[in-house]
Amino acid sequence: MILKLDAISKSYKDKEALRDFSATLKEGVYGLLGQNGAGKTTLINVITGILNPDEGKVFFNDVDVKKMGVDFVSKIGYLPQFPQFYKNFEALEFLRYICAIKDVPEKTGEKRIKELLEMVNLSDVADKKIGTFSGGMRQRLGIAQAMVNDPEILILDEPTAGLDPKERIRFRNLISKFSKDRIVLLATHIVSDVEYIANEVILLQKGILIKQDKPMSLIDEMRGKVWEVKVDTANNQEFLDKFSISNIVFNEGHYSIRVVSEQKPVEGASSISPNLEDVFLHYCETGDGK
Ligand SMILES: Nc1ncnc2c1ncn2[C@@H]1O[C@H](COP(=O)(O)OP(=O)(O)OP(=O)(O)O)[C@@H](O)[C@H]1O
Repeated sequence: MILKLDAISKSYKDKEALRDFSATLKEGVYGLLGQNGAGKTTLINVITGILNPDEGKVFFNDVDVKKMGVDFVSKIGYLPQFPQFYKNFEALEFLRYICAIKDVPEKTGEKRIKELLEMVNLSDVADKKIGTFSGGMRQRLGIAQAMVNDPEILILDEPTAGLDPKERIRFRNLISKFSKDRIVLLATHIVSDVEYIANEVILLQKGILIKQDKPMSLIDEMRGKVWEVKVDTANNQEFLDKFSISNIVFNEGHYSIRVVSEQKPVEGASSISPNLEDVFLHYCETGDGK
């Protein structure tokens, strides 16, 4: 299974959201990482056919998806960034409705709905109206509806918005299991969402593909570029402004500042092991797309 994004460009009037974006996705989990405005949602909208690109094409197994039409759409499961629900629907009713829209046979659908409600921990509230759900519960229902047709390609835009830490772990496990023999694309600006589950990370900055690689390879490239600096006060604005800071921790009377820098930032800084957060900061920190 191959999803090929070939030289995609898209602008909104004079705002360029994607420029000559190319990537090839095979079975596995892909983390699409970029800051707010980097172009993640635009890319997803192009893949799902919601938006037409100005340039470029999307191919599934070497066939132009525009030529596949509904055949391609039926292979996709999609959670938008801001999913809308009918508040008067009960969760179960809503999932049945999505099954009907997606042409899932009734028997298959009922089985799938039951499994998914279990997986997203909503079985107990299946007969409750969505209007009474918390943000996290709605998000989990959104994840379930995206998977109801057992899609070959699952695309989730900011999937963990509103989920508590326990639910995030549950979500990761669900995706890890689901991704076998499927393409899963997770768009987020939260690095920890994809750190442990992505086979590959796609870094997007201002509509341009910066990197596509395995998380470990990206982390390895950062060796020697991440430093720990201990200072008595973190109010050293000049220092904070001058360097890319990935974390500040107060510990035993001093601040430990995690700095991403090609060179040793100050005398006394010690080199430490990089992580994916550092990678993101290094490549994407100025990527607000504005
Ligand atoms: N309908 C639109 N009209 C004009 N500009 C738009 C439109 N949609 C998006 N943009 C702009 O295009 C750029 C990319 O936006 P996009 O929503 O794809 O980014 P994103 O990475 O998904 O951001 P976020 O994480 O905030 O959702 C941004 O600068 C955004 O302001």
